[in-house]
Amino acid sequence: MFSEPNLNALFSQLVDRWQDGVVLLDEHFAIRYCNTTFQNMTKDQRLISDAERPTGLLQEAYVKPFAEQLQGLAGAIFKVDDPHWLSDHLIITDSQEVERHFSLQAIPLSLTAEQASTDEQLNDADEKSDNGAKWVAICLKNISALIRHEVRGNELELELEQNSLRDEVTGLSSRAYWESWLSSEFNRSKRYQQDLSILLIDLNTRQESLPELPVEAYVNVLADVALLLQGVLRNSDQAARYSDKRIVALLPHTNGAGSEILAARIKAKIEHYLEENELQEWVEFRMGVAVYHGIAQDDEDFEVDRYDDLLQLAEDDLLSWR
Ligand SMILES: Nc1nc2c(ncn2[C@@H]2O[C@H](COP(=O)(O)OP(=O)(O)OP(=O)(O)O)[C@@H](O)[C@H]2O)c(=O)[nH]1
Repeated sequence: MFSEPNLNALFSQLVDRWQDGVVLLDEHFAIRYCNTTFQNMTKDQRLISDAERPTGLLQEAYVKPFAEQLQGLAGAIFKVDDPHWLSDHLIITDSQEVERHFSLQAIPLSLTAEQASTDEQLNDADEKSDNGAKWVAICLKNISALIRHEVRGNELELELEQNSLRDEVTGLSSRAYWESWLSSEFNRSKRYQQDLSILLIDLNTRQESLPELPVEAYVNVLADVALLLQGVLRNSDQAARYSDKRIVALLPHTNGAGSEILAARIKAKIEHYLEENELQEWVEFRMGVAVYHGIAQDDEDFEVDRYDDLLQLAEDDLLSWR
């Protein structure tokens, strides 16, 4: 069967971003794979281990609203001959009455006999008999942080802040959206004891420069640096507008040595850009790096318990930048 890292890599290619949860369904809506993200959506809401994930039919394994919405989405994909991916918004209320919001993306997968025979991930006779069959991969992203609750009159309205997903100036993700990635990457890093780095870029206008850099010019600097950064980063890295004058990048599976190499490359590019455009007098550039090992290896690691501790480390590191 598929292994989780392989499947997550596949889906991150397909939907171009890391996801919190993954379910793979065949055309009978039987679960062919799911990761453990949905343990509290199983019918008995018990904690499950990696060894005993939900299996069988979707409707039998999961609570009704969750199963129905996934089945509706997968069914829509199976119905058409040449399906593209589909997306949906799912709201689940758990046993503690807490509402959680997910963005769903369903992607058709068809495994050809050729692919399957060269694919080491498919290794048992049952899977081989399914060669050529259509399956659907459903990826879920927890977007609860992006949902704003608004009371209008007596009605409780939920508004998905579409615009808050992306920053208009840089075209990068917004900080709120990025933090939902960081949160899930941090948990993954903790669970599997994998390295995770953060790189913070600060582009401040120099106070002493006269006249000051016009706002429009500064906005262009931010946009140019964002573009430049995206040209350097791997697809699996995620960059975002962190604040007015800061851009941040999340580097999964990247250790201290790797993040230093990358930081040096980005530094050279930004400095070259500022020099080429004669901007050094107006723009002061600094960088901060923070690394999490998933398991405490040094004193600094003991300070990191939550993902915002890691952000704090990156901010502290900015101060020591020369
Ligand atoms: N996350 C991340 N790490 C990088 C990137 N570029 C370099 N690194 C780190 O720096 C190390 C050395 O990078 P390279 O000299 O490009 O060698 P590489 O191992 O072929 O790097 P990749 O092709 O990006 O895997 C990598 O193993 C990473 O740890 C990047 O864009 N993103």
